[in-house]
Amino acid sequence: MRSSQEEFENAVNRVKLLKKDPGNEVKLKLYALYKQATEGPCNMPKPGVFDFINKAKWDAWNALGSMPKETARQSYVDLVSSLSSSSMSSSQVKPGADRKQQEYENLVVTSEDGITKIMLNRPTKKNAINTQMYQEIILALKAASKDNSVLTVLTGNGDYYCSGNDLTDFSGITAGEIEEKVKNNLDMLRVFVNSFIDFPKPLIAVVNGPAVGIAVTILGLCDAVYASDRAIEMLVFGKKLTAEEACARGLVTEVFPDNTFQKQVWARLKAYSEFPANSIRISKQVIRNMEKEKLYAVNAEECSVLQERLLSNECINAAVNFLSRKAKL
Ligand SMILES: CCCCCCC/C=C/C(=O)SCCNC(=O)CCNC(=O)[C@H](O)C(C)(C)COP(=O)(O)OP(=O)(O)OC[C@H]1O[C@@H](n2cnc3c(N)ncnc32)[C@H](O)[C@@H]1OP(=O)(O)O
Repeated sequence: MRSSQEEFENAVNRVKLLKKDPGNEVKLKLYALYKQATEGPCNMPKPGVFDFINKAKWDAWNALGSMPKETARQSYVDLVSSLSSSSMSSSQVKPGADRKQQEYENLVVTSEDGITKIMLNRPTKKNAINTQMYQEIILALKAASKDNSVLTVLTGNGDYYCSGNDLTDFSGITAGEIEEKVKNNLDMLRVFVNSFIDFPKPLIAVVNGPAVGIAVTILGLCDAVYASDRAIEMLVFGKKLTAEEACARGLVTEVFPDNTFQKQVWARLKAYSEFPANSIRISKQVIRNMEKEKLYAVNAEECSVLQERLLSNECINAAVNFLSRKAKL
Protein backbone atom coordinates (compact mmCIF):
# COMPACT_ATOMS: atom_id res chain seq x y z
CA MET A 1 0.00 0.00 0.00
CA ARG A 2 1.38 3.42 -0.97
CA SER A 3 1.68 5.93 1.87
CA SER A 4 -0.23 9.19 1.68
CA GLN A 5 1.20 12.68 2.06
CA GLU A 6 -0.41 12.75 5.50
CA GLU A 7 1.41 9.57 6.60
CA PHE A 8 4.65 11.07 5.32
CA GLU A 9 4.11 14.26 7.31
CA ASN A 10 3.27 12.20 10.41
CA ALA A 11 6.51 10.29 9.94
CA VAL A 12 8.46 13.57 9.66
CA ASN A 13 6.98 14.64 13.00
CA ARG A 14 7.63 11.25 14.64
CA VAL A 15 11.33 11.50 13.83
CA LYS A 16 11.54 14.55 16.08
CA LEU A 17 10.03 12.54 18.95
CA LEU A 18 12.42 9.55 18.79
CA LYS A 19 13.80 8.91 22.30
CA LYS A 20 17.03 7.35 21.10
CA ASP A 21 19.45 8.94 18.64
CA PRO A 22 19.31 6.56 15.64
CA GLY A 23 22.95 7.24 14.73
CA ASN A 24 24.54 9.09 11.82
CA GLU A 25 24.08 6.36 9.24
CA VAL A 26 20.30 6.28 9.77
CA LYS A 27 20.09 10.07 9.99
CA LEU A 28 21.79 10.36 6.60
CA LYS A 29 19.37 7.84 5.14
CA LEU A 30 16.42 9.81 6.55
CA TYR A 31 17.84 13.05 5.17
CA ALA A 32 18.34 11.56 1.70
CA LEU A 33 14.89 9.98 1.55
CA TYR A 34 13.27 13.22 2.77
CA LYS A 35 15.05 15.27 0.08
CA GLN A 36 14.22 12.72 -2.61
CA ALA A 37 10.57 12.58 -1.50
CA THR A 38 10.18 16.37 -1.45
CA GLU A 39 12.54 17.62 -4.19
CA GLY A 40 13.28 14.61 -6.38
CA PRO A 41 16.80 13.56 -7.52
CA CYS A 42 19.80 15.40 -6.06
CA ASN A 43 20.06 18.82 -7.72
CA MET A 44 22.79 20.47 -5.63
CA PRO A 45 26.41 21.03 -6.65
CA LYS A 46 28.77 18.53 -5.02
CA PRO A 47 30.34 20.05 -1.83
CA GLY A 48 34.14 20.24 -1.50
CA VAL A 49 36.00 17.23 -0.16
CA PHE A 50 36.74 18.91 3.20
CA ASP A 51 33.12 19.96 3.74
CA PHE A 52 32.59 16.59 5.45
CA ILE A 53 29.04 16.98 6.70
CA ASN A 54 27.51 18.45 3.56
CA LYS A 55 29.46 15.98 1.42
CA ALA A 56 28.09 13.03 3.43
CA LYS A 57 24.56 14.42 3.00
CA TRP A 58 25.08 15.03 -0.70
CA ASP A 59 26.50 11.50 -1.17
CA ALA A 60 23.52 9.94 0.58
CA TRP A 61 20.99 11.92 -1.47
CA ASN A 62 22.86 11.46 -4.75
CA ALA A 63 23.07 7.68 -4.12
CA LEU A 64 19.27 7.49 -4.49
CA GLY A 65 19.67 8.35 -8.18
CA SER A 66 16.36 8.63 -10.00
CA MET A 67 14.25 6.95 -7.30
CA PRO A 68 10.65 8.23 -7.77
CA LYS A 69 9.37 10.66 -5.11
CA GLU A 70 6.59 8.24 -4.15
CA THR A 71 9.04 5.38 -3.51
CA ALA A 72 11.24 7.65 -1.40
CA ARG A 73 8.20 8.77 0.60
CA GLN A 74 7.20 5.15 1.25
CA SER A 75 10.77 4.18 2.24
CA TYR A 76 10.92 7.15 4.62
CA VAL A 77 7.64 6.12 6.29
CA ASP A 78 8.84 2.46 6.57
CA LEU A 79 12.18 3.51 8.04
CA VAL A 80 10.55 5.77 10.64
CA SER A 81 8.09 2.98 11.60
CA SER A 82 10.97 0.56 12.15
CA LEU A 83 12.79 3.13 14.29
CA SER A 84 9.70 3.93 16.34
CA SER A 85 8.97 0.25 17.02
CA SER A 86 12.59 -0.55 17.94
CA SER A 87 12.75 2.45 20.25
CA MET A 88 9.50 1.25 21.83
CA SER A 89 10.67 -2.33 22.28
CA SER A 90 13.97 -1.22 23.77
CA SER A 91 12.13 0.94 26.27
CA GLN A 92 10.22 -2.17 27.37
CA VAL A 93 13.46 -4.01 28.16
CA LYS A 94 14.67 -3.48 31.71
CA PRO A 95 17.54 -0.96 31.75
CA GLY A 96 20.83 -2.79 31.49
CA ALA A 97 19.15 -6.09 30.62
CA ASP A 98 20.61 -8.09 27.75
CA ARG A 99 18.53 -9.05 24.74
CA LYS A 100 19.11 -12.70 23.82
CA GLN A 101 19.90 -13.32 20.17
CA GLN A 102 19.98 -17.00 19.40
CA GLU A 103 19.83 -20.16 21.44
CA TYR A 104 22.99 -22.24 21.72
CA GLU A 105 23.65 -25.31 23.84
CA ASN A 106 27.02 -24.15 25.21
CA LEU A 107 26.98 -20.37 24.76
CA VAL A 108 24.87 -17.46 25.86
CA VAL A 109 24.92 -14.81 23.14
CA THR A 110 23.35 -11.43 23.85
CA SER A 111 23.40 -8.09 22.10
CA GLU A 112 22.82 -4.73 23.70
CA ASP A 113 24.01 -1.15 23.27
CA GLY A 114 26.27 -1.93 20.31
CA ILE A 115 28.01 -4.87 22.02
CA THR A 116 27.49 -8.54 21.20
CA LYS A 117 28.61 -10.72 24.08
CA ILE A 118 29.51 -14.37 23.44
CA MET A 119 29.71 -16.10 26.81
CA LEU A 120 31.14 -19.64 27.12
CA ASN A 121 28.56 -21.45 29.22
CA ARG A 122 29.76 -24.77 30.64
CA PRO A 123 30.72 -23.48 34.10
CA THR A 124 30.59 -26.95 35.69
CA LYS A 125 33.30 -28.06 33.23
CA LYS A 126 35.27 -24.82 33.65
CA ASN A 127 34.00 -23.87 30.17
CA ALA A 128 36.02 -26.61 28.42
CA ILE A 129 35.44 -26.38 24.66
CA ASN A 130 33.87 -29.55 23.27
CA THR A 131 33.21 -30.23 19.58
CA GLN A 132 29.76 -28.69 19.71
CA MET A 133 31.04 -25.56 21.44
CA TYR A 134 33.71 -25.09 18.75
CA GLN A 135 30.95 -25.23 16.12
CA GLU A 136 28.75 -22.85 18.08
CA ILE A 137 31.54 -20.30 18.51
CA ILE A 138 32.17 -20.41 14.74
CA LEU A 139 28.44 -19.74 14.16
CA ALA A 140 28.22 -17.03 16.83
CA LEU A 141 31.22 -15.18 15.37
CA LYS A 142 29.71 -15.40 11.89
CA ALA A 143 26.42 -13.95 13.20
CA ALA A 144 28.22 -11.22 15.20
CA SER A 145 30.26 -10.23 12.15
CA LYS A 146 27.00 -9.40 10.37
CA ASP A 147 24.91 -7.91 13.18
CA ASN A 148 24.63 -4.21 14.08
CA SER A 149 27.06 -4.36 16.99
CA VAL A 150 30.19 -2.21 17.07
CA LEU A 151 32.18 -4.58 19.32
CA THR A 152 32.11 -8.28 20.08
CA VAL A 153 33.13 -9.63 23.46
CA LEU A 154 34.18 -13.16 24.37
CA THR A 155 33.94 -14.14 28.04
CA GLY A 156 33.25 -17.08 30.34
CA ASN A 157 30.48 -17.90 32.78
CA GLY A 158 31.50 -18.84 36.32
CA ASP A 159 34.91 -18.88 37.95
CA TYR A 160 36.89 -19.87 34.84
CA TYR A 161 37.33 -18.13 31.53
CA CYS A 162 38.02 -21.47 29.83
CA SER A 163 39.90 -24.71 30.61
CA GLY A 164 40.81 -25.29 26.96
CA ASN A 165 40.00 -28.22 24.74
CA ASP A 166 37.56 -30.72 26.27
CA LEU A 167 39.74 -33.68 27.21
CA THR A 168 36.81 -36.09 27.09
CA ASP A 169 36.41 -35.43 23.36
CA PHE A 170 38.14 -38.64 22.43
CA SER A 171 36.73 -40.90 25.11
CA GLY A 172 34.57 -43.75 23.87
CA ILE A 173 36.34 -43.82 20.48
CA THR A 174 37.69 -47.14 19.24
CA ALA A 175 41.30 -47.46 17.97
CA GLY A 176 39.97 -47.83 14.41
CA GLU A 177 38.00 -44.58 14.61
CA ILE A 178 40.58 -42.34 16.21
CA GLU A 179 42.52 -41.22 13.12
CA GLU A 180 39.36 -40.18 11.32
CA LYS A 181 38.05 -38.36 14.41
CA VAL A 182 41.35 -36.48 14.89
CA LYS A 183 41.39 -35.46 11.23
CA ASN A 184 37.80 -34.19 11.38
CA ASN A 185 38.45 -32.30 14.61
CA LEU A 186 41.53 -30.64 13.20
CA ASP A 187 39.69 -29.58 10.06
CA MET A 188 37.20 -27.98 12.42
CA LEU A 189 39.95 -26.41 14.56
CA ARG A 190 41.44 -24.78 11.44
CA VAL A 191 38.05 -23.27 10.55
CA PHE A 192 37.61 -22.20 14.19
CA VAL A 193 40.93 -20.33 14.32
CA ASN A 194 40.36 -18.85 10.85
CA SER A 195 37.07 -17.42 12.05
CA PHE A 196 39.06 -15.40 14.63
CA ILE A 197 41.62 -14.37 12.00
CA ASP A 198 38.82 -13.21 9.68
CA PHE A 199 36.62 -11.56 12.30
CA PRO A 200 36.00 -8.08 10.86
CA LYS A 201 35.14 -6.02 13.95
CA PRO A 202 36.99 -5.33 17.19
CA LEU A 203 36.96 -8.52 19.26
CA ILE A 204 37.63 -8.16 22.98
CA ALA A 205 38.35 -10.99 25.42
CA VAL A 206 37.05 -10.33 28.91
CA VAL A 207 39.10 -12.92 30.80
CA ASN A 208 37.08 -13.36 33.98
CA GLY A 209 39.21 -16.19 35.41
CA PRO A 210 41.90 -18.76 34.54
CA ALA A 211 42.47 -19.58 30.87
CA VAL A 212 44.13 -22.73 29.54
CA GLY A 213 45.35 -24.13 26.18
CA ILE A 214 43.41 -23.14 23.06
CA ALA A 215 41.65 -20.40 25.05
CA VAL A 216 45.03 -18.75 25.62
CA THR A 217 46.14 -19.25 22.01
CA ILE A 218 43.05 -17.42 20.78
CA LEU A 219 43.77 -14.38 22.96
CA GLY A 220 46.54 -13.45 20.53
CA LEU A 221 43.92 -12.99 17.81
CA CYS A 222 41.77 -10.63 19.89
CA ASP A 223 42.11 -6.87 19.57
CA ALA A 224 42.14 -6.29 23.33
CA VAL A 225 42.38 -8.67 26.28
CA TYR A 226 41.16 -7.46 29.68
CA ALA A 227 41.94 -9.81 32.53
CA SER A 228 40.87 -10.00 36.13
CA ASP A 229 43.79 -10.28 38.52
CA ARG A 230 42.15 -13.59 39.52
CA ALA A 231 43.04 -14.95 36.05
CA ILE A 232 46.05 -16.37 37.78
CA GLU A 233 46.58 -19.39 35.61
CA MET A 234 47.09 -18.56 32.00
CA LEU A 235 48.57 -21.91 31.20
CA VAL A 236 50.96 -21.51 28.31
CA PHE A 237 53.58 -24.09 27.34
CA GLY A 238 53.00 -25.93 30.60
CA LYS A 239 53.95 -22.82 32.59
CA LYS A 240 51.42 -20.93 34.66
CA LEU A 241 51.50 -17.17 34.18
CA THR A 242 49.67 -14.66 36.32
CA ALA A 243 47.54 -12.10 34.49
CA GLU A 244 50.19 -9.48 35.36
CA GLU A 245 52.94 -11.63 33.83
CA ALA A 246 50.80 -12.23 30.73
CA CYS A 247 50.31 -8.45 30.54
CA ALA A 248 54.06 -7.83 30.78
CA ARG A 249 54.52 -10.25 27.83
CA GLY A 250 51.90 -8.49 25.69
CA LEU A 251 49.31 -11.28 25.79
CA VAL A 252 46.97 -9.27 28.02
CA THR A 253 46.18 -5.60 27.38
CA GLU A 254 45.26 -4.57 30.91
CA VAL A 255 44.66 -6.20 34.30
CA PHE A 256 41.88 -5.10 36.66
CA PRO A 257 41.26 -5.93 40.33
CA ASP A 258 38.82 -8.83 40.54
CA ASN A 259 36.36 -7.02 42.83
CA THR A 260 35.78 -4.22 40.29
CA PHE A 261 36.65 -6.18 37.13
CA GLN A 262 33.18 -6.45 35.56
CA LYS A 263 32.20 -2.88 36.46
CA GLN A 264 35.38 -1.28 35.12
CA VAL A 265 35.64 -3.39 31.98
CA TRP A 266 32.01 -2.97 30.92
CA ALA A 267 32.16 0.79 31.49
CA ARG A 268 35.21 0.86 29.20
CA LEU A 269 33.48 -1.29 26.56
CA LYS A 270 30.33 0.83 26.70
CA ALA A 271 32.44 3.90 25.93
CA TYR A 272 34.17 2.10 23.03
CA SER A 273 30.82 0.98 21.63
CA GLU A 274 29.99 4.63 21.02
CA PHE A 275 32.96 5.06 18.69
CA PRO A 276 32.12 5.38 14.96
CA ALA A 277 31.43 1.78 13.95
CA ASN A 278 32.72 1.93 10.40
CA SER A 279 35.96 3.69 11.28
CA ILE A 280 37.01 1.19 13.92
CA ARG A 281 35.99 -1.78 11.76
CA ILE A 282 37.99 -0.43 8.82
CA SER A 283 41.00 0.36 11.06
CA LYS A 284 40.98 -3.20 12.37
CA GLN A 285 40.78 -4.62 8.87
CA VAL A 286 43.66 -2.50 7.58
CA ILE A 287 45.87 -3.79 10.40
CA ARG A 288 44.70 -7.42 10.14
CA ASN A 289 44.97 -7.58 6.34
CA MET A 290 48.72 -6.96 6.62
CA GLU A 291 49.21 -10.28 8.40
CA LYS A 292 46.28 -12.43 7.29
CA GLU A 293 48.14 -14.67 4.84
CA LYS A 294 50.81 -15.36 7.43
CA LEU A 295 48.21 -16.17 10.09
CA TYR A 296 46.39 -18.60 7.76
CA ALA A 297 49.70 -20.32 7.00
CA VAL A 298 50.66 -20.60 10.69
CA ASN A 299 47.20 -21.97 11.50
CA ALA A 300 47.43 -24.61 8.75
CA GLU A 301 50.92 -25.60 9.91
CA GLU A 302 49.89 -25.86 13.58
CA CYS A 303 46.88 -28.02 12.70
CA SER A 304 49.05 -30.31 10.64
CA VAL A 305 51.57 -30.69 13.51
CA LEU A 306 48.71 -31.23 15.98
CA GLN A 307 47.33 -34.06 13.87
CA GLU A 308 50.50 -36.03 14.54
CA ARG A 309 50.83 -34.90 18.18
CA LEU A 310 47.24 -35.78 19.14
CA LEU A 311 47.86 -39.37 18.09
CA SER A 312 51.14 -39.56 20.05
CA ASN A 313 51.46 -41.67 23.20
CA GLU A 314 52.49 -38.55 25.13
CA CYS A 315 49.20 -36.82 24.36
CA ILE A 316 47.01 -39.90 24.87
CA ASN A 317 48.72 -40.63 28.22
CA ALA A 318 48.25 -37.03 29.40
CA ALA A 319 44.52 -37.14 28.59
CA VAL A 320 44.13 -40.56 30.23
CA ASN A 321 45.95 -39.29 33.35
CA PHE A 322 43.61 -36.31 33.61
CA LEU A 323 40.50 -38.41 33.08
CA SER A 324 41.51 -41.12 35.57
CA ARG A 325 42.75 -38.72 38.25
CA LYS A 326 39.45 -38.69 40.19
CA ALA A 327 39.32 -42.48 40.18
CA LYS A 328 42.77 -42.54 41.84
CA LEU A 329 41.75 -40.25 44.73
C1 LIG B 1 39.04 -29.86 18.05
C2 LIG B 1 40.51 -29.92 18.05
C3 LIG B 1 41.11 -30.79 19.07
C4 LIG B 1 42.53 -30.45 19.27
C5 LIG B 1 42.75 -29.27 20.16
C6 LIG B 1 44.16 -28.98 20.27
C7 LIG B 1 44.44 -27.59 20.76
C8 LIG B 1 43.96 -27.36 22.11
C9 LIG B 1 44.74 -27.60 23.16
C10 LIG B 1 44.26 -27.38 24.53
O1 LIG B 1 43.35 -26.66 24.84
S1 LIG B 1 45.15 -28.25 25.67
C11 LIG B 1 44.45 -27.83 27.22
C12 LIG B 1 43.47 -28.83 27.69
N1 LIG B 1 43.04 -28.50 29.04
C13 LIG B 1 43.65 -28.96 30.13
O2 LIG B 1 44.62 -29.67 30.09
C14 LIG B 1 43.03 -28.57 31.46
C15 LIG B 1 42.46 -29.75 32.13
N2 LIG B 1 41.80 -29.35 33.38
C16 LIG B 1 42.45 -29.15 34.52
O3 LIG B 1 43.67 -29.24 34.59
C17 LIG B 1 41.65 -28.79 35.74
O4 LIG B 1 40.35 -29.27 35.55
C18 LIG B 1 41.59 -27.27 35.99
C19 LIG B 1 41.15 -26.52 34.74
C20 LIG B 1 42.98 -26.78 36.43
C21 LIG B 1 40.58 -26.98 37.12
O5 LIG B 1 40.90 -27.78 38.24
P1 LIG B 1 39.90 -27.84 39.49
O6 LIG B 1 40.48 -28.81 40.44
O7 LIG B 1 39.61 -26.46 39.97
O8 LIG B 1 38.54 -28.37 38.90
P2 LIG B 1 38.23 -29.84 38.36
O9 LIG B 1 37.50 -30.60 39.41
O10 LIG B 1 39.43 -30.44 37.77
O11 LIG B 1 37.23 -29.52 37.14
C22 LIG B 1 35.83 -29.32 37.32
C23 LIG B 1 35.10 -30.12 36.26
O12 LIG B 1 35.49 -29.63 34.99
C24 LIG B 1 36.01 -30.69 34.20
N3 LIG B 1 37.04 -30.17 33.31
C25 LIG B 1 37.94 -29.22 33.57
N4 LIG B 1 38.72 -29.01 32.52
C26 LIG B 1 38.30 -29.85 31.54
C27 LIG B 1 38.72 -30.10 30.21
N5 LIG B 1 39.70 -29.41 29.65
N6 LIG B 1 38.07 -31.04 29.53
C28 LIG B 1 37.04 -31.73 30.05
N7 LIG B 1 36.60 -31.54 31.32
C29 LIG B 1 37.23 -30.61 32.05
C30 LIG B 1 36.58 -31.66 35.22
O13 LIG B 1 36.68 -32.95 34.66
C31 LIG B 1 35.52 -31.58 36.28
O14 LIG B 1 34.41 -32.31 35.85
P3 LIG B 1 33.69 -33.35 36.82
O15 LIG B 1 34.73 -34.38 37.14
O16 LIG B 1 33.28 -32.56 38.01
O17 LIG B 1 32.55 -33.89 36.02
